[in-house]
Amino acid sequence: MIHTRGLTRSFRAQGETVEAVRGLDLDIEAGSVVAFLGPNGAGKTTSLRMLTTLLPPTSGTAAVAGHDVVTDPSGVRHRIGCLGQGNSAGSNFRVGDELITQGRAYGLSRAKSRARAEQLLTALELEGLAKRTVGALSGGQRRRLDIAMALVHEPELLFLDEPTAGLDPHSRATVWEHVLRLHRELGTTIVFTTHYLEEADLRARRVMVIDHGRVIADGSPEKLKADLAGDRITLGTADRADAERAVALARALPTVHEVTAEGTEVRVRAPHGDAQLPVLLRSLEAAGVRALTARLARPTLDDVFLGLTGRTLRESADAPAAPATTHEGA
Ligand SMILES: Nc1ncnc2c1ncn2[C@@H]1O[C@H](COP(=O)(O)OP(=O)(O)OP(=O)(O)O)[C@@H](O)[C@H]1O
Repeated sequence: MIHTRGLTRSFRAQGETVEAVRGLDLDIEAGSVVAFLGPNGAGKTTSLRMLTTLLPPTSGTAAVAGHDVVTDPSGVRHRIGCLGQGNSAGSNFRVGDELITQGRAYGLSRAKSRARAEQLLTALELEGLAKRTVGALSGGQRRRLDIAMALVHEPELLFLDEPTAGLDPHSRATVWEHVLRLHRELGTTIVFTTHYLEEADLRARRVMVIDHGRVIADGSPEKLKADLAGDRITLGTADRADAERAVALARALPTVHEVTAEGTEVRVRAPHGDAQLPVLLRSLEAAGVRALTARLARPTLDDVFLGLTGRTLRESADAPAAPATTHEGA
């Protein structure tokens, strides 16, 4: 569905060249749900803008839904839907009229535009709001209208740039419910950008971690976490001496790594921590070192990012704080 080779984009800004995207090689299959995850300025939006023909590449090639973004941009545009950051319908128009106008812009007949508008209002649970002006919608309703607008021409591929930015947890969940239903029922391929870790983790089947214009990791959230981060084991010991002995014992085990102690607490990182924890506890017991507490935590995509870059996504650059409600909100 998407194939790029060496896709690059640079900008000239204040006498300097900013390499926003550096040699992107992508192969995304039809029916995927893919997240571009990275901190502010990583190059996510620039990548999406090239794939959606809004921005010409500096070099490289990109074929989207079978059409070249440079030589056949209109072929691409007719097959994709696109939700940009903050773009929206005009605020003085009525919701239903906006959708009908959008259908007409895509060349649908008046009758077909009307029917499609009704269908989308129902699908995105906006039916009671058809006569309301766009400016009177809540943030979540407006985002759903944006999605409906992007779907008027029944695209096979939907690009969403920060689809839930600025929404409250409930609205974020509702937006995702609708997007993923489309994916399930129509097989629409979804490509979205986010800097919400939980959103990428929960919603995408494939996450491409982008940093400084390059893809630095690519895989399912589970695989990225298992391969690049590992589980975290935290042991509480009675005193510092026990903690130091526990550190030495943990370091002697073949599959654990990143063993550190802070006061009486010992932290260990290990793939398959659920299997490693009993091994570690037995080794401590055999040496007469008592663990008072033991905690196992699954890694997050932030641990993946930290492992790859030495920075956390949460702290990185000026990335906004992750929402307080994690799972419901993502
Ligand atoms: N029109 C432009 N002119 C100059 N520099 C630009 C332009 N657009 C983007 N950039 C720069 O390119 C880099 C990548 O920006 P981009 O918007 O793609 O990042 P992003 O990962 O989408 O970030 P965010 O999460 O903040 O949207 C940044 O350094 C940005 O300042």
